[in-house]
Amino acid sequence: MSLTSPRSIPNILSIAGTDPTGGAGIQADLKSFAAHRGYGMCVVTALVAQNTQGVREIHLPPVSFLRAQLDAVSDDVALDAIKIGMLGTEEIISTVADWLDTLGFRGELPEATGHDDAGARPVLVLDPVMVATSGDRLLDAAAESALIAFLPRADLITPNVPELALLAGGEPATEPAGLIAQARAVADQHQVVVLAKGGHLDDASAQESVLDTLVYPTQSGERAEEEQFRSPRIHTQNTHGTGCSVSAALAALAARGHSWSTALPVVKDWMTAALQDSERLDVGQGHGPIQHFAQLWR
Ligand SMILES: Nc1ncnc2c1ncn2[C@@H]1O[C@H](COP(=O)(O)OP(=O)(O)O)[C@@H](O)[C@H]1O
Ligand SMILES: Cc1ncc(COP(=O)(O)O)c(N)n1
Repeated sequence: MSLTSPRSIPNILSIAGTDPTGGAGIQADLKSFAAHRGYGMCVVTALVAQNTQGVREIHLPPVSFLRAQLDAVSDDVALDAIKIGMLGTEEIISTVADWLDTLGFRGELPEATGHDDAGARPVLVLDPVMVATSGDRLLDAAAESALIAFLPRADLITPNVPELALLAGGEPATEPAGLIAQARAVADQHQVVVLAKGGHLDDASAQESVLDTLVYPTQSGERAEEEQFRSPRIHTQNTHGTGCSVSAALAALAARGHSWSTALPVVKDWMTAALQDSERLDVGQGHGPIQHFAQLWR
């Protein structure tokens, strides 16, 4: 997958909720875009009163205002990539879906591995945010089926272990084989590339390393394709916003012409450094943020 005419600095939009402590959501996405040499923009879906310890309150601006923000960006700026995070409610999901359709996205895509047929429409990465690291819900239970119906619009989805279980309709996986089987089911059913993130796995194989697997949807007559990427597990509490940051980084690298397969090792090396260097930050008393600029400030 590549854009037809990549700008030297790509324009990348995050559509997500906020984290006033700067570690997750929109704030993490913007840092992640910058760390990967993209011009970051953002449209807020939800204002979240949260910190490194948990979520206190969520304020949802009217969806007419969400649409006004989306139109203000797309009426003026050519987008190379979009990263979607917290959507929150069914109403927000359908507002974003309607806006995407004006950009040339359709609910069903004939080709799922890279959309070479889709001309210059932006690459779309969806992080199906449902529950924060703290355990607080960020998506209404009633909106889960709307989120599942939204999946085929994305080029890549990046669920963690509990999110993938919900999308696949099963129990959370406890080892890689179970996780990959669920990702295969979701990829084939919705014809979307799935990055199955293994950060939450706790089996013997997950003690010293973290496994992330790219699972490509099976086209009729084609062999199933999966690619596994391991990186060292960093033993730290500072994992607030890792999922947001990884999906944003992948959107930025895709906008610069990377395939998922070439982007993911770059992103994992960057995440390893960002988790290691998080110890230099002194932000909050719970799950602290990662250090997005570890490599830049070295
Ligand atoms: N302790 C860790 N050490 C190294 N990489 C990690 C660690 N925790 C998470 N990651 C990486 O961060 C990303 C997000 O992981 P995960 O925890 O599975 O999702 P989420 O943050 O959405 O809950 C993945 O690419 C994963 O490999
Ligand atoms: C607004 C917002 N979006 C997403 C997350 C999930 O964060 P994590 O990457 O730690 O699961 C969050 N805590 N807040």
